[in-house]
Amino acid sequence: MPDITLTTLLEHKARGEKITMLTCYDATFAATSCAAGIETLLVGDSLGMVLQGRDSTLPVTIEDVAYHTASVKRGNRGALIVADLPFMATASLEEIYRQSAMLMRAGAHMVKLEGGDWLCEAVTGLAQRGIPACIHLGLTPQSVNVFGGYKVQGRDAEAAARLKADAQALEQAGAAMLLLECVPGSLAAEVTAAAAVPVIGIGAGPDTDGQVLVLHDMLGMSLTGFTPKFVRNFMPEAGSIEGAIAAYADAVKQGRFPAPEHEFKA
Ligand SMILES: Nc1nc(=O)c2c([nH]1)NC[C@@H]1CN(c3ccc(C(=O)N[C@@H](CCC(=O)O)C(=O)O)cc3)CN21
Ligand SMILES: CC(C)C(=O)C(=O)O
Ligand SMILES: [Mg+2]
Repeated sequence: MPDITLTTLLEHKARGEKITMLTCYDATFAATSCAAGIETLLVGDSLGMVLQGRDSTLPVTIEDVAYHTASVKRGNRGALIVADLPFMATASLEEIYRQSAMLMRAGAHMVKLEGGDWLCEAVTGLAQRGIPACIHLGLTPQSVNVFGGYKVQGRDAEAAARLKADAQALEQAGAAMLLLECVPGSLAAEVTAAAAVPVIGIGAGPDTDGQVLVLHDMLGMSLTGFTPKFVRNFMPEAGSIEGAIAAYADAVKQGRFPAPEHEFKA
């Protein structure tokens, strides 16, 4: 078991102590991030974009995520490792179980799935089989072609109500954690207040229980030149990679990141 467990994260939530999460794809960054105070490492399918140079996360395979999860595990020094199920892993319950098992065997402590209340049966089944699940709601990048772009979600009253109902149903089904991406800060605050499980945000304002960013983004590295509004580059003030990651962890813990300019309004 890692030093940071679901129990630690629940204690953080109860105390109002912010949870730090950062994406991670290899052993050296895992060790460096742990030394810099990152509590949860996300082996994100964003690896398709930042490591492989693809224009979406859709081409990423379970073999890709498992390979990077195994690398992160070797460098990990006590963080909780969460790994993304890739595009179409949710094609069936059998696929979800098979691919989740691959990630857990590679060293993940929790798997993350993009979706809504239609994942309730999977979430319950995973928990029964020993696999905690984090559900990614809001802007789910694997659905970029359905959304017609990377757009803020949950802006109108109907979409906000649906997201709140999804969060509640998934928690009821046994979800261990929720992650909200690119939703209005007010909606994220409501979901977080109503949830008993930790809620992590990215582009979801300051009121979630924790924050995540893509590693390359917070180091100021971009393949395309475009950086989403919710990103802050921590390199200029820190001057070193470990310093930048420590500055990010500290800013999250102190509630100094995200700031109002990183937040979307309804
Ligand atoms: N490097 C990287 N960082 C990420 O955060 C990230 C990835 N890659 N790949 C997968 C998804 C894609 N993400 C994105 C990409 C673009 C926007 C974006 O263009 N956001 C607009 C908001 C548009 C609106 O107002 O609806 C912005 O202004 O930031 C957001 C999230 C987040 N994820
Ligand atoms: C941006 C985070 C939440 C993610 O899912 C990823 O890195 O793949
Ligand atoms: Mg992802």
